[in-house]
Amino acid sequence: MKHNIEAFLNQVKQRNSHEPEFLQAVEEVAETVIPYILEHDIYRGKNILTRMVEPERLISFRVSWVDDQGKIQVNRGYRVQMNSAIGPYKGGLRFHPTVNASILKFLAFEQVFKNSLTTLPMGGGKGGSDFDPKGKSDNEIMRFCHAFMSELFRHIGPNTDVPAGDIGVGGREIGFLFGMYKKIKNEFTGVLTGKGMSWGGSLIRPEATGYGTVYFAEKMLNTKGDDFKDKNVVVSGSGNVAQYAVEKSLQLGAKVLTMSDSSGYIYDADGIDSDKLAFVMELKNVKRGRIHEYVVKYPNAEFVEGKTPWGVSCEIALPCATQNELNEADANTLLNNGCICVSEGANMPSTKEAITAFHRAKILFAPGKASNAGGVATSGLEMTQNSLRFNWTREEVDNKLKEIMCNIHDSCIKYGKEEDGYIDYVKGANIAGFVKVADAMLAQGVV
Ligand SMILES: NC(=O)C1=CN([C@@H]2O[C@H](COP(=O)(O)OP(=O)(O)OC[C@H]3O[C@@H](n4cnc5c(N)ncnc54)[C@H](O)[C@@H]3O)[C@@H](O)[C@H]2O)C=CC1
Ligand SMILES: O=C(O)CCC(=O)C(=O)O
Repeated sequence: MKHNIEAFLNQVKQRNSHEPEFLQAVEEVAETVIPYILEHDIYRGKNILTRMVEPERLISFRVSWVDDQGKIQVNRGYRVQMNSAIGPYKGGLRFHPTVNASILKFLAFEQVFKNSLTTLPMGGGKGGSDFDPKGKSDNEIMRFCHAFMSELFRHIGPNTDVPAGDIGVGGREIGFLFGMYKKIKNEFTGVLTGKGMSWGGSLIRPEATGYGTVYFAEKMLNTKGDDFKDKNVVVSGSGNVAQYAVEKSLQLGAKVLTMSDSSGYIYDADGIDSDKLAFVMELKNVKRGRIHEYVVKYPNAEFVEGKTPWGVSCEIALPCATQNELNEADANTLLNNGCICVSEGANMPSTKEAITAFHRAKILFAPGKASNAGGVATSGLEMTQNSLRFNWTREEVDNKLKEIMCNIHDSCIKYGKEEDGYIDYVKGANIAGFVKVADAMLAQGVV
C-alpha cells in the first residue's frame, strides 16, 4: 500500500516538480484515496487518480490594461479546467500577486472533490491572475476586469465553465466581469455566480461560505453533544468568508476574539460583537482599509503586527484567510490551549503537519473541501435559479445550504468513521468526493 502511494506521488512530483501547493493537495488526497482504490475492484487498474491530477485544460493568457497614470500594465491570467465528469467546470477566480499555476492547480484539484461533495452537478475549475487589487482605484479594477474577461470569455459559458469569486474577487469584480461578458457575447446568462441581487444573483451567496463553515463545525460539535454556545472562537482573515463566519458564530451564541489580515491580527478580549463586525465590514468592503484600524475605533482591543491569531486561547478555531496559514507549531499551541474543534473556511489553511497534530489529538477537524463547500453549493443554487428564471427567498436558500452541509457531514461519517469511533473528516471527504467523480469517469470511458 505504502509503495503504491509513493510510486504514484513520485510520478506526480516528476511531472509537477515546481508546484509545491499542488503536490501538497494531491498528497493529502492520495494517502486516503489510494488505499480505497486498492480495496475496490471497480477502481483498480484504471489509472483514475492519475487522470484526475492532470487538468483537462490549463489556459494561460496575457492581460494588458492601462493604469490611472496612463501606463500600460501586463498581468498573467489563468483558468484551470480540472475535471468536468459530473458537470460544467465550477470554481472561483483569485486576484492576488502570489497567484501562479501551482496555487490554481491545487485550488482546482480541491474544487473537484468539494463540488462532488455538494451532490450538485458541478465539475471543478479555478482561475485568476497575479494582479494585485490592493491600492487600485475602482476605475483600475474595472479596466483590469474588462481586459481579463476580453480573453476569458471564449473559454467559459453557462454550460461549460462558470467562474465565481475567491480572494480579491468579490461583488464589485463579478459585476465588471459580467458586464464585459454580456457585451462581447450579447447574451444574459448565468455565466458567473456571486452576481448582484438585481441581475441574477442569489440571496445568501455572500454569506454562504462563512455560514456553511460554522454550520459544519456545529454538526461536528453535535456529535459530542456540544455546540457553539458560550464558546471562545478565534477567526483568521477579515474578508468575505471570515466576516460571515463571525456573523454566524455570534448568532449561535459564541464569543469571537480575533480577526486578521496579511498585516497581523486584532485581539478583542471583550468579543467582536455585531456592531464591531459591521465596522469591519465597512472597513474591508467599502473603505478597503487595514485591520489595525479596528484598534483606533475600539482602543480596548490590541493589534498584533505580523502574526497569526493561533496563540489566542479558544475552543473553536476557524482559519478563513489563506493556504498554509496554520502550521504544526500553531496546531500544538491551539491544542495546548484547549481547542476542541477546527473548521477550515479557507482552502488548505492547515499544513500537513498541523493536520497530523489535530488527528493525533483526536479533536474535531474539518478540511476546507468539506467545511467551506457551502459557498460553491450556493453558487450551484444560483445556477439553478438562473436556469429556472426564478428566485428563492433568503430562508429557502439558507435551508438548502444547511441541508447540504448536513449531507456533507453525513458523507464524511460514512467514509471516515474509524473503528474506535473517531471521525477522520479528511479521509471521509476525500473518499466521498472521489467516488462520485470516479464513477462518472468510468461510465464515460477514457476521454
Ligand atoms: N469566497 C468564497 O466563497 C470562498 C472562499 N474560500 C477560501 O476562503 C479564503 C478567503 O477567501 P475570501 O474571504 O473569499 O477572500 P477575501 O479576498 O474576501 O479575503 C481574503 C482574506 O484573507 C486575508 N489574507 C490574504 N492573504 C493573506 C496572508 N498572506 N496572510 C494573512 N491573511 C491573508 C485577507 O487580508 C482577507 O482578510 C481563501 O482561502 C479562499 O480560497 C473557500 C470557499 C469559497
Ligand atoms: O462559488 C464558486 O463557484 C467558487 C467558490 C470557490 O472558489 C471555492 O469553493 O473555493
